Amino acid sequence: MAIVLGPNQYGKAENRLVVVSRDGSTHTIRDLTVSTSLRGDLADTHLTGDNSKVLATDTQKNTVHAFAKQAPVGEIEDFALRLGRHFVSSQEAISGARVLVDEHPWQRIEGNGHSFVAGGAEKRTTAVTVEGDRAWVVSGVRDLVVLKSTGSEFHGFPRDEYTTLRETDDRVLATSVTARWRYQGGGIDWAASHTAIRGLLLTTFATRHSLSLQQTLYAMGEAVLLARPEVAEVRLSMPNKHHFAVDLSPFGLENHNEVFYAADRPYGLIEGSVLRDDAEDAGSAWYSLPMF
Ligand SMILES: O=c1[nH]c(=O)c2[nH]c(=O)[nH]c2[nH]1
Repeated sequence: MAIVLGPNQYGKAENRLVVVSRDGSTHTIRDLTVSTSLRGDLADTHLTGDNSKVLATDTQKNTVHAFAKQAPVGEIEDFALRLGRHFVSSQEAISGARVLVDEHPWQRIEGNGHSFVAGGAEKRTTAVTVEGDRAWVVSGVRDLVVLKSTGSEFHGFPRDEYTTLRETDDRVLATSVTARWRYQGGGIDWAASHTAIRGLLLTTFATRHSLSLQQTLYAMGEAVLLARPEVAEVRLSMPNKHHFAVDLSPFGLENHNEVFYAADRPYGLIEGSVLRDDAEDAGSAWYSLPMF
C-alpha cells in the first residue's frame, strides 16, 4: 500500500472588498466577497514543504485588491475571469484557478450621491473556473426569498403510521432560492442575462400553480432553459419555509388561511438540477463545484 496526495487546491477565501468609484460627488460602490483557489503542480509543498511553487494566499488577496484598482471591476464574471486567467498564465506551476465572487447589493439613498442603504439579503454570484486556456462560468443568485400566499397545494403523498401532515389545496409557499446556472457558448452579456434569468425565476414562481415545491423547482429551471440558449444547466436549492396555519379553535375563531406560524426550522430542503440533454460538456469544472 502507498499513501498518495489526492486532489488539492488552496487560496484566500472570502476577501471582503468594497470599491468606491467617484464621479464628482456622485459615487458608486461595489461590495464583493471574492474567493480564489489555485490548483496545479503542488505536490512539493505538501510532501516536502518546498514552497517554491506556492503563490502565497496573501499574494492572491493582494492581487484581488490591485485588480480592483487597475481596471474597473465591471461585471463580476469579467472580474473573476481576469483574476483566474492571471493566476494561470503568470504562474508556471498553476494550471487551474477557481474564483468565486458574491456581490452584495446597495441602493442609493435618494437625493444623495454618496450614501447607500443595504439592498437586502439577495446576492448575485459567480463561480469561474479556469483550466489552462479554457474557462467555465457558473453564475447565480443566493438568498432570493419569495412567498406566494395562494396558488400552492400539497396532497396525494403516502400516509404511513408516522404521517400527521394534513393534505392541503391552499397553502402559503415560501422559499429562499439559491440558483446556479452554467453558461455555454461565448459573447454573453452577463448583466442582461442575469436580469433576465432572475426575472424568469421570479415570474415562474409567482404564476405557475404549484402542486409541490419540487414541481415549482423544475418549472423554474425549465423556464430559464426554454428562454435562454446561453444556459446549459440550472441547479436549484430551495428550502421550504413552512407557514403553518395556526389552530385558533381554542379561542372560538376560524382561521381561513389568514394567521400562520412561520417556522424557522426544521425545513424541507428541495434541491434539483434541470438541464438540456444536449448541453455542452461541463468538463471537470462544473462537477467539482458543489452540486447544490
Ligand atoms: O412541496 C412540498 N414537498 C414536499 O416534499 C413536502 N413534504 C412536506 O412535509 N411538505 C412538502 N411540500
